[in-house]
Amino acid sequence: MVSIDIPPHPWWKPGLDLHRGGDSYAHLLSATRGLLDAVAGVDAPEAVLAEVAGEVSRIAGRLNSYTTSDESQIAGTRMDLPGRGHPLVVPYRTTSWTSVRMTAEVTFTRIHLGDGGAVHGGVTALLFDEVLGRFANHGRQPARTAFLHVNYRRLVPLDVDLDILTKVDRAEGRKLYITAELSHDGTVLADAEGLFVAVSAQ
Ligand SMILES: CCCCCCCC/C=C\CCCCCCCC(=O)SCCNC(=O)CCNC(=O)[C@H](O)C(C)(C)COP(=O)(O)OP(=O)(O)OC[C@H]1O[C@@H](n2cnc3c(N)ncnc32)[C@H](O)[C@@H]1OP(=O)(O)O
Repeated sequence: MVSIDIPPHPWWKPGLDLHRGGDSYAHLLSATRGLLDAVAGVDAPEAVLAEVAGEVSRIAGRLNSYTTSDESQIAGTRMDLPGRGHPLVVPYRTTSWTSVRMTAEVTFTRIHLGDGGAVHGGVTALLFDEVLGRFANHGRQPARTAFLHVNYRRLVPLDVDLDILTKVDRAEGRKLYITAELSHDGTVLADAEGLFVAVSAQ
């Protein structure tokens, strides 16, 4: 992954170590995403499913004994990893960042499949809220999504590298309007406009 100097998020604790968990957390995240893809695509005998369910429950129980506060969790703060290192966030990879323009790449996988071989529309909206929301916050005052308008222009494929372009459109007082496009080989598959309203720091 390209190393990019991303400005801090306003809700991070000062001095937060953004590499907590090191390579081991990166491997755990990658293995977890692999597990989700495997579950999403599985059709196995019940005995196999029962055995695997037991193993997964045992592993979850082991991690649960280390559950921490949301301010101290690793997930969401590993900017060096796809999707900020959060297992639920679509694993986009930031490729460039200025205060008004951000580019990223994303490859959807089996867990993101809706039907008809295409990505679920809610997952596309999740991706847009994430990239717009992140861009609305890092290096700025904290802000929340007031609205998110998504245009679904083409089916979004799995297992293909796609491009994301995010831009600040305009600022009006506390309101920041941000747009984004998801494209493949120059063809726009979906685009979005979001309004983000700055809020007081908590
Ligand atoms: C160690 C840490 C570990 C944690 C990991 C952290 C890692 C961090 C890294 C990266 C983070 C990136 C993550 C992405 C996050 C994505 C962002 C989200 O999903 S946020 C959640 C979804 N959104 C909500 O839940 C908002 C709920 N709504 C509200 O809170 C309020 O409604 C809010 C703040 C949006 C506005 O409320 P008001 O009271 O502050 O302001 P009012 O006066 O209502 O509006 C201000 C202006 O905005 C307009 N406005 C508000 N809502 C509007 C709307 N829906 N449509 C049009 N205009 C609207 C109004 O008309 C007004 O405009 P006029 O100033 O008069 O010109």
